[in-house]
Amino acid sequence: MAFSVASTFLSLRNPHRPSSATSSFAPQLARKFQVLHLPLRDKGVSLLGLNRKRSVQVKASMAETAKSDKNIVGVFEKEELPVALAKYVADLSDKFTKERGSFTVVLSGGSLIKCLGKLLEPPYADSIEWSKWHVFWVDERVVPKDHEDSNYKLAYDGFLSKVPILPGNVYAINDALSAEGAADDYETCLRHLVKNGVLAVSSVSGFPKFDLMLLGMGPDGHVASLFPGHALVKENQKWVTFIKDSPKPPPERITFTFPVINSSAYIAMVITGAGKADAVHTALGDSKNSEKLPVELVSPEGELKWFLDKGAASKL
Ligand SMILES: O=C(O)[C@H](O)[C@@H](O)[C@H](O)[C@H](O)COP(=O)(O)O
Repeated sequence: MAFSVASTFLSLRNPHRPSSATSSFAPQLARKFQVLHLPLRDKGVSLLGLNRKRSVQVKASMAETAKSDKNIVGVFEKEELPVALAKYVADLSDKFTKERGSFTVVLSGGSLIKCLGKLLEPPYADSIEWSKWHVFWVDERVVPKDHEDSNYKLAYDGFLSKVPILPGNVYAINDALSAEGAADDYETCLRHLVKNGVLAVSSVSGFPKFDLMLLGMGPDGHVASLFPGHALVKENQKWVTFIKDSPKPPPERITFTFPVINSSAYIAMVITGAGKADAVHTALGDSKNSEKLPVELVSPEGELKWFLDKGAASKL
């Protein structure tokens, strides 16, 4: 295989006790939207003490868009979001390792990695079946893996090096290749994993179906390396593509395409900071914009949940 597998062995860090997992959300937001609790047991939703009648309506069809289902798990204090996210990820890890014997998880860059920090602590550090995890990136900067801009390095230093995920199950890009070559190579890797049965395929779209994608969003509404107004947003054939003129540096990146993103079984949009408030408002508010932001095109076959902090939700 040409694709590159991160060759590191991973050990458990000395964990601290988790803080209590109470989520808080702005009351006005609670009234306006369905603020949802973790929905893994029945794939419907349970509501955090709000309007129960409306909660039935929120048992939304799997294909509903973010705008119409507004599946906001909570609007959290900064330190509380990682607690809720850890539970969400751990429950899904449990579900998929039991059901399929593996758990395919897609990471992005940015602050997401820090938000995963609670998974490094009890009870998760010891209870998660890390050896069943297969880790991918929704996008990656085309830089060496030890470069400060590398999403792999960010995840490795902050998360992957601290849990016993098998090195062969960590799918970094081949950083010896050009952007185009690395994208082709990554797609080849995914096709190989589909053949092996590690990676599922959507019976609806024919594209690979990851168990969980953990997505961040930029202040401009970009997700992965799919930027507003860029032609790549419309790519509908390739699984993985490349960009050489990213408006956010570094310019060369590879990225999953929307058909892959939207074939996911579960997507968690993890968005923090007041700088995202406008884009969050566009995506989840009542305004109607003519050209959709990339974040508004996230509409998975499966379940989409929003984890927001107070800053990100401040314009809702
Ligand atoms: O490759 C990138 O440029 C980043 O990975 C980017 O896509 C990031 O995921 C979002 O900008 C959210 O980042 P923050 O959560 O740090 O704001």
